[in-house]
Parts: sequence; C-alpha cells; structure tokens
Amino acid sequence: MVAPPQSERVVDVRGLDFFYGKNQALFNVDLPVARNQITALIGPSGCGKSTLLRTLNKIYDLYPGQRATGQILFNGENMLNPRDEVDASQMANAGGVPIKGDVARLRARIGMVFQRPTPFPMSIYDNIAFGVRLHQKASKAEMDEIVERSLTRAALWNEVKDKLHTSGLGLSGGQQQRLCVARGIAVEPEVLLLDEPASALDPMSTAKLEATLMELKDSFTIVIVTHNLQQAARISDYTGFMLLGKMVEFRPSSEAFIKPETEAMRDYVTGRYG
Ligand SMILES: Nc1ncnc2c1ncn2[C@@H]1O[C@H](COP(=O)(O)OP(=O)(O)OP(=O)(O)O)[C@@H](O)[C@H]1O
Repeated sequence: MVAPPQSERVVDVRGLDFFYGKNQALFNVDLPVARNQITALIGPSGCGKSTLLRTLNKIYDLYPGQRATGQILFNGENMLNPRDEVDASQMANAGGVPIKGDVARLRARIGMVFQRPTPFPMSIYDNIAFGVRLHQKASKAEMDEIVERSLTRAALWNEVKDKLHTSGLGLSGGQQQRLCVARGIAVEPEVLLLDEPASALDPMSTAKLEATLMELKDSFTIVIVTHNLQQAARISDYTGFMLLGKMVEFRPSSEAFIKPETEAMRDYVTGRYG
C-alpha cells in the first residue's frame, strides 16, 4: 500500500469487517481517503466495492442485520463508535428515517450519488432546495443562490436555467445524474461518494460527468466505484483494487495501472481476470 500521508486523510478506514447477517463481505479492509483527491475503487463484480462505499456514510444502518466493525475515522473521529449507532427498532418506528442526530449530520457531510440517476419527482429547483431545507433555514434569495451555485458547479446550470420549475424527471439521463451531483453538493458535504455514476450514461454524458468531477475535487473529496478502468485511470488520484472482500492493492493511480504489483490486479487490468 502506498497511501497518502496521515495528515491529508479526511476518511481513514482501518481494519474494517462488514457482515450481511452471518455472511462476511469485507475482511480487514484499510482505505485512506485523501482530501481534495479522487479515490477510485475497482475490482471484479461482488468483491465488495459498493459495500465499502456504503459503510462510509453508514447507509447500511438502515438495514437490520448489517453491521461493521473496525474503524472509520472521519476527521480523526471513529464513526463506528457505538454512540453513533442507530437503533434498528427506533428506525422502523420513525418510518425508516434516520433519527439519531449524529447519523443525519454524517449523511450531510458525506453525500452519495447512486448508480442510476434518482431525481426526486419534483422540479429541478426543488430537487436541490429539498435537501438544503432539511439542514438549514434559507431565505428565497439565499436558496436561489444555492440552487444556482450547485447547478453551476455540477456543470448543469446553462442547460437548465430557463426551466428550473419543470420536473427533474424531464431531463436526459446524463443531466439527471448531474442534477443528483448538484443535489449532493448543495448541502456542502466534505466527501462525495459515487457508486458507478456513469454506468447508465452514454459516452458524451460520461465525459461531461468526468469533467464535472475533476472540477469538483478542488472543493470536495471524492470516492468513486467504477467498472470502467479507463475512467479510473483518467480521473482518479488513488486507486484501490479489491478482490473477494479484501483490499489487495492501494496506490497512486499514476502507478497502479502502469505497473500493478500483484498478479491479480495485473490480470484484472489486462482483462485476463476470471
Ligand atoms: N444486501 C445484501 N445481502 C447479502 N449479501 C449481500 C448484499 N449486498 C451485497 N452482498 C454480498 O456482498 C458481497 C459484496 O457485494 P458488493 O455489492 O459490495 O460488491 P461489488 O464489488 O460492489 O459488486 P458489483 O461490481 O457487481 O456492484 C457479494 O458477495 C454480495 O453477494
């Protein structure tokens, strides 16, 4: 492992084990995530990339029976500390809404964009404003500014500025995904997690999304799961290669793809895996 220096790590996963009921999906995983960098997670299907990503903002808390042990340090504080844990029965009573303040705050600081675009069935404007209202009070003028800034940073403003009050569902797939990025960054998270965000997009939309992410890393720290090795090589600063629930290699991307250390990663990047 050639990891970023400790002082640069926003998130630092150490010795993480993850269980779906009795089935263990992650084994003693380390993942150092450097500030204002893009970290890519790659590896064959089922190796645990999405599971690892989902532990970073504790989405798994929503599902009874899923648990993580080890350390996930976020700015030095262990997020797996028992006091952060949500009681599953309380969660059910609250209709599936996270009720512990700590976890809700964590989700605001570590945002997530999913594989398929998931705009809310409301206007483009409200897609952004909805999440912001949950976290802060903003006047109409302030909200207008937040909406414009978020859409601009997600490289979508010019395409939607004249139709902000039409449905977000009326946008193309690529635009919807950038809307989800805009929604994610509107609450100013420190970290943005993306789970194969381009898998449903055409090459043009993928290129736009990649350019957007490259711009965003000046302001945010990004962790992306991708099956697209060229994409990982193009946009990421660090790459983690996973296999069967373990982190097999973790290195600067500039080295990882040119000279993989392990035979497994060499086989994977040359398309010989499996
Ligand atoms: N909800 C679940 N319940 C039980 N096991 C699960 C669940 N989700 C994932 N797993 C198991 O955990 C392991 C890791 O899955 P995960 O989805 O994290 O892999 P992945 O690398 O993201 O795969 P892919 O590239 O296909 O999305 C797999 O063995 C999978 O079957």
